[in-house]
Amino acid sequence: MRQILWFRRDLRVSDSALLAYAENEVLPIFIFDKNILGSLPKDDKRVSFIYESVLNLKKELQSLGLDLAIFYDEPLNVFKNLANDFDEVLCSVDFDSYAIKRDNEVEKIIPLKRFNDSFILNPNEHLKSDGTPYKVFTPFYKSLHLITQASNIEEYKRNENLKLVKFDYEKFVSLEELGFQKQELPSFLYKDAKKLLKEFLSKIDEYQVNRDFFYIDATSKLSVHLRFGLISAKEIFNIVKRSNMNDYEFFIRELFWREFYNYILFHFPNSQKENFNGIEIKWNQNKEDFKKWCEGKTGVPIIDAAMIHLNKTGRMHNRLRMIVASFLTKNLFVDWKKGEKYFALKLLDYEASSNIGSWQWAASTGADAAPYFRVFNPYTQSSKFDKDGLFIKSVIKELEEVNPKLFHIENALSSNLFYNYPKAIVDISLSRKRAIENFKRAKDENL
Ligand SMILES: Cc1cc2nc3c(=O)[nH]c(=O)nc-3n(C[C@H](O)[C@H](O)[C@H](O)COP(=O)(O)OP(=O)(O)OC[C@H]3O[C@@H](n4cnc5c(N)ncnc54)[C@H](O)[C@@H]3O)c2cc1C
Repeated sequence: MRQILWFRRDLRVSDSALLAYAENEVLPIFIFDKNILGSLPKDDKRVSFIYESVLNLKKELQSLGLDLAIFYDEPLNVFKNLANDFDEVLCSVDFDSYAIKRDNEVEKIIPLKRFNDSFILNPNEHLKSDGTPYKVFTPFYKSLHLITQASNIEEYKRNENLKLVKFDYEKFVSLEELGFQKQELPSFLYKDAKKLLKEFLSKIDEYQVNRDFFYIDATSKLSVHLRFGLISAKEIFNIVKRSNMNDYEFFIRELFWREFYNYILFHFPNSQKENFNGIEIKWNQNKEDFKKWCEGKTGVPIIDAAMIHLNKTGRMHNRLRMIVASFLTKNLFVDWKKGEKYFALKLLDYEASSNIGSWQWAASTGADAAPYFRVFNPYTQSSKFDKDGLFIKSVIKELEEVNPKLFHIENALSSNLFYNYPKAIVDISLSRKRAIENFKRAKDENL
């Protein structure tokens, strides 16, 4: 049996389905997919991160007596060339719409075995007693208590008897040859995922209390590592459970929000393009409003700081994501799909299922979404979670000397002659009212 082990978003050797199910002679490969890379800007930070991670994976495989062949091509071309010499391809299942289409086409060339390796749950399972999928998080989570309350979830064990197929493993493609410039990444991304988790464990007891304060480093920062499979969700679960910390329940629950959104997208693939709850909304089509939101020029300090920070670093704290998403969909009344697309372009941890699910949540159109009358007031949010303006000042240097109280009062900065800050592009109270009326009408029409 000669198998190709196609690493994609599972760039690790521990808890690896591919290394567990491989049987005998193997060719481990990674493909820099021309179809995906072609549409990304040259300075995409994620490509720098993936590139480094692939080189690390190669080293890890070499230390096990294996190796990694790296291709820069369209997957179909790669498999057309390899198909005659191999029996099958093993890979981890990917629920992205592009990935589903790509894998179906590859399957016409060579048998493809997919394993559930990127998520804890197989979304095909865990249905309600009537056989339909859950749509609300809490009952879904409760139904999983045998898993969530377990002290360990079994990990994949590596087959240690694999033989490496002879191949040109030395062929090297540089980041520049892929068409990208090396980007500086946030320092935590250079850390090993397990080290990052170890650091987080020392503060997991305060996670529930501190996780909303975006100037505190209180969360795990594991989403990017999880996205590209440098650590599996199962491994995180097991390490957390093995730790001697008391207060991990809330964190485990968050890990299962990732599972929930993957489950929702799997069962309701149309939610990628349509409002999950079926309501029809006549969104504001004003391009200028959306542009100002993207650029961080709305005149609302917390929104501007969050968006400028995203544009510069590819990162945004969860609470800030909720605030800017509420502002875009409720106050500016712009379609969540535009925000979702923009985040997809910018976020280092972009994950289609979590991003789509969370945007639909914020826009009150999704599964288990925020009620439509819940509209975050960005000024209240910044006074609550960034009282001293530490985050805002760290991003917008021109505001360093400003009395932080001014950040939390509508238009206080623009009406102050000392500061050259734009007036807010929207009135918070009026826009809130408009959103609630429009959502109510859309809901009534859908009844
Ligand atoms: C509008 C919006 C868009 C989002 N887009 C993404 C996205 O593209 N990719 C992404 O991974 N997360 C997304 N999230 C969820 C969340 O913001 C990030 O997972 C979190 O900020 C990552 O930081 P962390 O790893 O320190 O999280 P922690 O707080 O340490 O949580 C641990 C892990 O649990 C998972 N998790 C936590 N909260 C959520 C959540 N609300 N939904 C789904 N999973 C969660 C993540 O995998 C995270 O790494 C989005 C949230 C919002 C409101």
